[in-house]
Amino acid sequence: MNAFEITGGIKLKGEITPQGAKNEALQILSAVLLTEKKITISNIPDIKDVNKLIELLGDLGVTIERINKDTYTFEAKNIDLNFFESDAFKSKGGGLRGSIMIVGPLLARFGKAAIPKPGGDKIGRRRLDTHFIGFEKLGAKFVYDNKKAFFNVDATNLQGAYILLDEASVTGTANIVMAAVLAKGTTTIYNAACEPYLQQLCKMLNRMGAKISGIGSNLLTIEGVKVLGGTEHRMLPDMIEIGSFIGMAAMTESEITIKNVCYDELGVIPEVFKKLGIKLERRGDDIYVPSQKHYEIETFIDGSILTIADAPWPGFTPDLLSIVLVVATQAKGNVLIHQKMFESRLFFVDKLIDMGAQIILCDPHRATVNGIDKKYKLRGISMTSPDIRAGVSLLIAALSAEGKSTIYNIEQIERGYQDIDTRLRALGAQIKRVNADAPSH
Ligand SMILES: CC(=O)N[C@H]1[C@@H](OP(=O)(O)OP(=O)(O)OC[C@H]2O[C@@H](n3ccc(=O)[nH]c3=O)[C@H](O)[C@@H]2O)O[C@H](CO)[C@@H](O)[C@@H]1O
Ligand SMILES: C=C(OP(=O)(O)O)C(=O)O
Repeated sequence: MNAFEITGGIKLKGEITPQGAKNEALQILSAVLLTEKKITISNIPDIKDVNKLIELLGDLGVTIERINKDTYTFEAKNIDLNFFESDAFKSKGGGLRGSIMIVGPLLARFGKAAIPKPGGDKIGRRRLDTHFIGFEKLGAKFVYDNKKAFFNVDATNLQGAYILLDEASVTGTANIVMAAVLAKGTTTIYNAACEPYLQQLCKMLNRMGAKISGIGSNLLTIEGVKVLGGTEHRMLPDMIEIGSFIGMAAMTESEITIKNVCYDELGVIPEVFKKLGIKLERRGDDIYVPSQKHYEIETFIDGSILTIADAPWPGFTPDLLSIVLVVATQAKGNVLIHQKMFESRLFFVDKLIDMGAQIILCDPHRATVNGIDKKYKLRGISMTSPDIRAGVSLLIAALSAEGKSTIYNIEQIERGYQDIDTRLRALGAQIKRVNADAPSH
């Protein structure tokens, strides 16, 4: 297993370009199964989760060609549905969260699909009801084999329907949209998630010949079509990486320009960092973060303590709350971090407390951060990365801390951040990859 050794307290400087969006990539790659025609996808991030899904598509029979570092073509002409029965499918399909999104397209095109219970971060309960209730509404039948932790779904003829989602699930909406585009008649999805990932997916499907309206809203109308064709698609820059870099710049007092961010697609993300007092400027399509020693958290208008909470889009994404939390530890002022969606995503604060941060974990969903205004630096420690975003938050804490830190289990970080050590070294960070397992206690 690999670990990062970081010598902290060094100011970084320079330009960094965000990778393509991980969560968009997982949707877009699944959508190649909807057509036998060629699809060209660019700005694909070279990260573990995405590479696992590409490998899974190859195992299913998709012809894949790598054109250059971030561009591939896919042709799903000869799909091998027997692969569902193999042990390889059981282990690979369960290896990431995003694999669940092959179900909708396979169901739409071949009338059947299967998937082992998908993986992803252990950040609380991650139910899939929205996905399967949606498929049922379209006329599919599903069986969950509890012993094998395996879902089987069948439908000879999907029929458009009105579907009111029980929650605005991101991957659930994507899955149902991909099933509905080839269903007979009209499907209406209300309480749909509308993250940029989904907007991108729907735009790509329309370019393939689908008829989806309401893109960007929580009411999608889909007129089923008989067949979809090929297209080209380019992934947006990863908004979670962009937010992570803003936080990193503030914590390490660094002057950083984040290049080509597609600013108009970032929603409230820049505003939330500004509420922490962080200065940042839009320069063309870049974000410039000046070196800043102090930043002060705003209060609400009535003077009460600011709350930063997650919500489905256009609310603030839960995937950036851990970053906001770590950045607040060095701000002036207090903030309540309220992670409404996931109940186990804030437990990593015990590591920040070990580093000297002042945080009270009120309950599994809420943490109060007492920002110390850089009165002292966090101190480097050894720690294990529990999930992808906590992992990057700990990395940011380590870069700002005094002394040496070791982060174990960096596979978690590398699920979603491409060549992160190399890219940070280019900004001047002292970060080394070593072969080491977390010590057992
Ligand atoms: C591969 C992928 O794309 N993963 C993302 C996707 O996961 P994923 O699609 O798995 O997440 P969901 O949107 O289904 O739900 C996330 C969690 O929030 C809860 N929930 C959801 C909607 C809602 O209105 N109320 C509510 O409480 C769900 O019960 C669940 O616990 O979306 C999450 C929420 O943005 C992100 O954290 C993940 O990075
Ligand atoms: C939770 C995340 O990913 P996944 O849904 O793949 O576990 C994330 O990207 O922050």
